[in-house]
Amino acid sequence: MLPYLSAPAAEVEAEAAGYSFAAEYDGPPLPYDIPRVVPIDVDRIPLAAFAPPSASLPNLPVVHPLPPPKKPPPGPSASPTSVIENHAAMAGPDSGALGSSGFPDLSTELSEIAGVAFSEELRGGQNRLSTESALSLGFSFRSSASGVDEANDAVDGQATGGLLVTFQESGQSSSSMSPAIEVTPRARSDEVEMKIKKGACHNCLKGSRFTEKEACLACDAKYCSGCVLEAMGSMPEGRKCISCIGSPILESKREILGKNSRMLKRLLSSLEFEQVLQAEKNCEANQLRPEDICVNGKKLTLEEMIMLQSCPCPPPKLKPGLYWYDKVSGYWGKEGHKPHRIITPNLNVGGNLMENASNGNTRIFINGREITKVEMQMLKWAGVPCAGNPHFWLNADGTYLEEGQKNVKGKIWGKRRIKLICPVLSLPFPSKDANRSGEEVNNLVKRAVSDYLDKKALHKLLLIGNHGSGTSTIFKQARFLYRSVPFSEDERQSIKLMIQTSIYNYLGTLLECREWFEEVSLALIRENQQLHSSAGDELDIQKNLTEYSISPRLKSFADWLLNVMAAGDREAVFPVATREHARLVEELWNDSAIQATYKCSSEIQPLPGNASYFLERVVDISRVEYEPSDTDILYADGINSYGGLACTDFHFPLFSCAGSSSDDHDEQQTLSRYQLIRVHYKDVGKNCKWLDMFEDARVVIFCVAMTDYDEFYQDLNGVIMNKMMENRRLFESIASHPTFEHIDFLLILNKFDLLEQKIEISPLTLCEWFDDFNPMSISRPPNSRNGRGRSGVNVEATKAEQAFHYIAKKFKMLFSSITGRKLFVTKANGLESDSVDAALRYAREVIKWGEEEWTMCGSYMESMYSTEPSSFSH
Ligand SMILES: Nc1nc2c(ncn2[C@@H]2O[C@H](COP(=O)(O)OP(=O)(O)OP(=O)(O)O)[C@@H](O)[C@H]2O)c(=O)[nH]1
Ligand SMILES: [Mg+2]
Repeated sequence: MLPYLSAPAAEVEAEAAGYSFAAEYDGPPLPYDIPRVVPIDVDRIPLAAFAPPSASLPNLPVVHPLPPPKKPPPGPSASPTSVIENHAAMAGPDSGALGSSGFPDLSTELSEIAGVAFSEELRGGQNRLSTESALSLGFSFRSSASGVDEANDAVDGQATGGLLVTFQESGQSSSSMSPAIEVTPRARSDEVEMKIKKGACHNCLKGSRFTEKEACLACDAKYCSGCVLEAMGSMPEGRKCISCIGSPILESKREILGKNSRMLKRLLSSLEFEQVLQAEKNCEANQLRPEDICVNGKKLTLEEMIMLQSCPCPPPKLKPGLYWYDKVSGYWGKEGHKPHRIITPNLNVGGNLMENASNGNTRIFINGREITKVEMQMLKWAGVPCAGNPHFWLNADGTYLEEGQKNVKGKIWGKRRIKLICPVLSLPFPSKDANRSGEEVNNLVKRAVSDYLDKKALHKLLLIGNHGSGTSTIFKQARFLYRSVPFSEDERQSIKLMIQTSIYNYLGTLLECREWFEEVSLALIRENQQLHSSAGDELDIQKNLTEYSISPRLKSFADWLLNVMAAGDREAVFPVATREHARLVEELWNDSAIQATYKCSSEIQPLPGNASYFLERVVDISRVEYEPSDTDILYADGINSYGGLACTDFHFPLFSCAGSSSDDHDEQQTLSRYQLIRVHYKDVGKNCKWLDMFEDARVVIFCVAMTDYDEFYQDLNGVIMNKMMENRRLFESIASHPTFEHIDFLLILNKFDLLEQKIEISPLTLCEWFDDFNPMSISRPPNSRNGRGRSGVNVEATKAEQAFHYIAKKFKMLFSSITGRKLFVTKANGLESDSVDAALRYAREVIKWGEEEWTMCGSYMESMYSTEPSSFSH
C-alpha cells in the first residue's frame, strides 16, 4: 500500500533524483486549496526528501488567536490614554499578558501602563465581552471615550455608550408617580476630541470631513474605510466600535438602525453585509428598552412596548422618556406638555392618566386631564362651550359629552376648520389609522407581538468544520430535507455552471498528475535500463511510452487545456468549451492512461471523491439543456462558499425523512424555527472572525471528517501537519472562544462510510493523537464465516465503530478539559439524508435538554428557597 504523502516532499525527491519537475500549476483556482498529495513508493525516497520544501503551496489557514503586533497610530505624545490605546493595540500573543482564557488580562495591562487602579469589575459584566472580543479579534482600544471612560463606567457599575439613563424617586408633584428618567447624551472626552482633527478618522487620525466615514452608533466615533473593519471587528451589534459592544445606541441613530451603509456594502460580502445589518436591527443591546419608557407614571413592560410600537398608529420615533396617554381619545404627549399625537386608542399600556399629565391650568378637563391653554383655544374654535370649568369625555372618533351626561354634544373632528387650525396651533389631528375598529387593532397587535416572540424563538445552530469535513454537504442536506424549495432557479443555474466548470478542474488535476507520473515512470525505466540494459525497454524509451502516455491527438488537447487553465481566463472559455470539447474530455477520461492515473486518485488528495461521478457524465453535463439533479447538487463542490457565511431557516417536520413518526410529538418543538448557519473554516481561521456575532447560538455543531486521521497537509510554515491534529487545534480554539462559554457543543463525526473502508487498510494509530487505539479483536459469532455473522452483517465493520467511539471519547475528554462541560457526539454520513436528519434532530434534542436542565434547576432553586409548605411536603 502506498502511504499518503504531500506533493512537495515527492517533488523534492524527484528533483533530488535529477528529474525535471513540471512547473507549478498557477492556473485558475482549483476547487480545493490544499496541496496535492500523490502516491509514491516510500522506500525509494531518501530521508532528506521529507524535509519541509521551500516552495509554498496554498494552505489551510492557521488560527492566530491574536494578530501580529500593530504599529501605534501616529498622534500626540503619549498620554496615559494613548499609551493604553497603543499598548492594548500591541498586546499580542507574545506580550506575555495572557489571562486564563488565553486572552490578555486587560485590567492588569491597563493598570500597569496607565498607573490606574482598576477594580475587579472591569473584568466582569458587559465589559468583559467587549474587551476580550476586542483583543481576541486583535483590535486596539480606540480612544479614551471608549477606553478609560468605559473602564471608569465599568467601575461605576454603568457600562454605557451613548446615554446615561438613571431612575430616581422624585418628590415633585407633577411626576410623583413617575420614576425620573434623566437622559443625558454622553459627551466624548474633550481632550480626545481636541486630539482628533475635525473630520478625521478616530483610528488613524487621518482624513478630513470630506473623507467617507462610518460612525459608531453608540459613541459616534467615525472611521474611514481603511479602519472601520479594524475598529468595529465582526460587528455583532452592527456598526459599533468594539469597545461599545453591549452599550445602547445614541437615540439620534435609531432611525438608521439596519439601514444601508455604502461603505460596509463595499467592504463586506453581500451575506456578511446582510448579517451585520440584521444583527444591528435585532440585537438586544440596540433595542429600545421598555423600562426606559414611562407612560402615565408606569414603566412599560416588553409586551406593552411592542404593542405600542406595532399598533396601526404608533407614537412617532419613540424614545426613552416620560409620556402621558389618554386611552379613550388616543391623545399622546410628553409629560408636562400639550398633546403631540393622536395614536391608536384603547391600548392597554402604562398606568392611569393623571390630572396634571400635560401641566394644564385651564380648569377644563378632557377624560380627567386638565387641558392646556392652546387646547382650550382649539375647543373654542370647534364650538365647544368652555364656560364653567367643564369636564368632558372625548372619544376617539371626536364625539364628546359632558361628564355625568349621556347625550353626545357634538364631534370635534367633524369640522373642516379644525383640521386646518390644529397644525397652526401645533396640535395633533387624528389620522385614519387611529380610528380602526377595536377588534382590528387587537388582531394587528396580537400578530405583531407573536411575530416578535417567534423571532426571538429562532434557534441558531452554528455549523463549523475544517476543510473537507463535510459542512457544506450537511448544509445542503438540510436545505433538501427541510425546505420546500431547496434551491431557487437562479441558484440552480449558477450550480450548473459551477459543475460544468469543475469537471475541467478535476481533469486539469488528473492531466497534471499524468504528466508527472509519466516523467517519473520514464526516469525509472531509464534508471532500470542503465542497470540491466534490455532491447524492449530501449524501444519504449525511444518512443517515450509508459502506461501513463496518451496519443498525440489527446496530448495536444491536454496541453491546450492546461495552458488555458494556466492563463486563468476561465470565464472566456467555459462553458462554451465544455460543449465543444465534451467528447474529447470523455475520450480522455476513458483513456487507459487517465484511468491508470485515476486509480491512484484516493491518494491524490485534492481530487474530490466525487470527481469520477461528474467526469463519467461529462457529455451529458456539458449539454446546454443539462439540469443538475439533487444528487449532482449534493456532490458539487463550492456551492455554499459565499464569502464565508451561509444560513438557512427551517422547521423540523413532524415526520422524519425516513417516514417514521418523529420520536417527539411535541407540536411546539416541531413548530420551533431553526437557523443553520455555516461558517467557513477560513473565516474561523482569521482570528475567529465572525464568531462573536453568534453569542445567541443555541448549539455549536462542530464537524470532523473521521477519515482525516491519516491525511496530511502543509501549513503556512511548510510544516506537514496531520489533518486530524488540525481538526483538534481548530476545535480547541472554538471550544475556548469566550462567545461560546455557555453554549452546548455537538460534535458530528462525519464520513463514517469512508472510515469503514479506510480503517481496514490504514490503522488509526497513524495519527499521533490516536496512538493508544487498540481495537478489541473481533470475537466472531459462532457460525460466522469469512467475517460475516449469522445475519450476514460484516462484523469487521465494528472496527470502525470502535474507532468512532474512541475518537468521540478523545474529543469529549478534550472538551471537558477545556470547558469542564459535556460534549455531545454523533456520527454521520453526510451523503445520506437520513443520517444528516438524525444528526440535526439530535442538535434539537441538545437544545431541549439544555432548556429542561434550566427548568429543573429553576424549580429546584424555587423549592429550596420557597416558604410554601408544599416545598417541604416530603
Ligand atoms: N463518502 C462521503 N463523502 C462525504 C461525506 N461528507 C462529505 N463528503 C464529500 O466530501 C467532500 C467534502 O465535503 P464538503 O461538504 O464540501 O466539505 P466542506 O466542509 O464544505 O469543506 P470545504 O468544501 O473545503 O469548505 C465532498 O466531495 C463531499 O461530497 C460523507 O459522509 N461520506
Ligand atoms: Mg465544500
